Amino acid sequence: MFKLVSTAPNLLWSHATKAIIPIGICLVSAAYLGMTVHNKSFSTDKSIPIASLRPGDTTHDNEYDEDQDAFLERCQAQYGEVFNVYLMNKCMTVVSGPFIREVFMNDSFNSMDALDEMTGIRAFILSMSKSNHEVDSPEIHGIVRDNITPDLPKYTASIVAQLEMCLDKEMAKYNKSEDGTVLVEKPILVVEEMVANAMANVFVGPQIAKNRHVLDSFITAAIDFGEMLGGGEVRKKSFWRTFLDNAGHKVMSPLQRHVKILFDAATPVVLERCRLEQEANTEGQDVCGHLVTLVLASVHTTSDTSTNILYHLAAYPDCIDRLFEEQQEVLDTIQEEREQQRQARTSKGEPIPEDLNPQEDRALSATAIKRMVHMDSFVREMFRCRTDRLSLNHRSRRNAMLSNGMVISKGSTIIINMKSAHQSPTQGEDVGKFRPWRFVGKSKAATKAGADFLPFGMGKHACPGRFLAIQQLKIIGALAVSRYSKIEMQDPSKTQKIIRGVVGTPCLSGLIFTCRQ
Ligand code: HEM
Repeated sequence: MFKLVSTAPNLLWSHATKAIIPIGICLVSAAYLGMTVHNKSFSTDKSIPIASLRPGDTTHDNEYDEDQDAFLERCQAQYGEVFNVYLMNKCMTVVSGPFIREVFMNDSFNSMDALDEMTGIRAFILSMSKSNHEVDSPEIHGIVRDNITPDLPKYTASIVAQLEMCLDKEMAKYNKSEDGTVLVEKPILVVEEMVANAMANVFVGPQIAKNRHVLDSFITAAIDFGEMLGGGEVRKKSFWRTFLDNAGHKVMSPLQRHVKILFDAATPVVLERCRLEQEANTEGQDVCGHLVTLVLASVHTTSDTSTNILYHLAAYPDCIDRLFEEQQEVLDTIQEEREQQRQARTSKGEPIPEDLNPQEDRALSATAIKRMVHMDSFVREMFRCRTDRLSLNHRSRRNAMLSNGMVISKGSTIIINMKSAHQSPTQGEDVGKFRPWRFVGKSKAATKAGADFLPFGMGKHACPGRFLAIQQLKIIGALAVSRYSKIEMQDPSKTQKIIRGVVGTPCLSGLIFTCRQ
């Protein structure tokens, strides 16, 4: 069915919080009032403690935003692993440590329900598909799992070629100064172009990926989507705003424009491939709908994280040399191995097959990328340090009990304490610090999702695109260290803010690249 794929090689405050707190009850303290109103939506289990509010605060948002780590440390010390907070216009139960796994492994808790409640995302996704309106459709997950991930080694050469070609083309637009440095004020623009091209080649094949409208659609779909969902306010949208937006999305989805662009570009190709006009018209539209959903899940997340790799290379300059050395060592070894294979064939009088072409000896092959264990550790450590401290909300579809006996009642929301997962003592020493080689020599690949590594979720809904994403991140890192001997922040005062910023943080500094001689 998914022919196009299978044939192709932070945040503003919502003022609603204030609005829903009844005006005029000024005899009651704001803190007490806050908790009384919010309690209505907490899980009905009264044994779950509610985190206290600071004097003068009506929600936990201020305390959380000021210092996420300190807030969570205080709550965990006072209340243990499971406690209630009022954050982002929601009453939520924070689940930490050993109980995190129970949330991901229990079908009673659903992350899509929670995301939909906050953003109305489901109405968007359903509006893009003509035929399949199943709420829990596993179709898109299956498309990535069955059509992309198993064939990743086959796509690698074309992904590397696209990333390399776009990096050179985009960097050539900037002036090189006499000392060999290049200032790029918005590195995300370079990376977006690279990732969109690489993703388009995988998702729709080289023919359609050449279409500029399609590429622009890949880059802007996530921006359109974010803006429609309320821009930077997504996380803190009020109940009424979400309700009205959801109603609007059902009748009018701006993402239809992206479906149409893809449909127009893809139809001739689909027709040629299917030789059935009827099939192209019905299935083709749905394929494009699925594609836009995939684009939303993949391009911005991967571009943003890839850009952050460049920022991390600037923040930890010694890593560039080690990563470059590793790359040379890996390529030297592969070159030697291939030479030995050629000699063995020659000595037996056998022909040298095309895939042992000496010109490909130093290519960034899937094998070479897999062997770059320092790059893999660097990427995993960046994810470990960078995630929002509370994230991955789940909504409870029925009353569900955790192993400590606490009941998360139907309709209530859980939020995962990522700090407790990513900074637990099991992560090794200096858990609060970026230690790039933390995972070298351990069986902890960057693609390995689990209760100790949650940027891609875990369990049956864990991101199926993480294998493609990590491969692209490692290739972009490898290309950066092979082309540039130094990457510096244009504004070093922003370093900590940038590397700690979560996905979607605006660009706070340019980068200065020093080309290798
Ligand atoms: C750095 C890049 C990426 C990050 C950080 C990321 C993160 C995530 C997260 C946190 C989830 C939710 C998991 C859960 O609910 O437990 C998810 C789901 C998903 N992602 Fe990714 N993702 C990335 C790239 C991609 C790519 C490249 C693709 C496609 C090729 C993709 C496709 C999907 C799909 C289809 C789902 C829905 C899975 C389901 O509900 O069963 N993602 N991703």
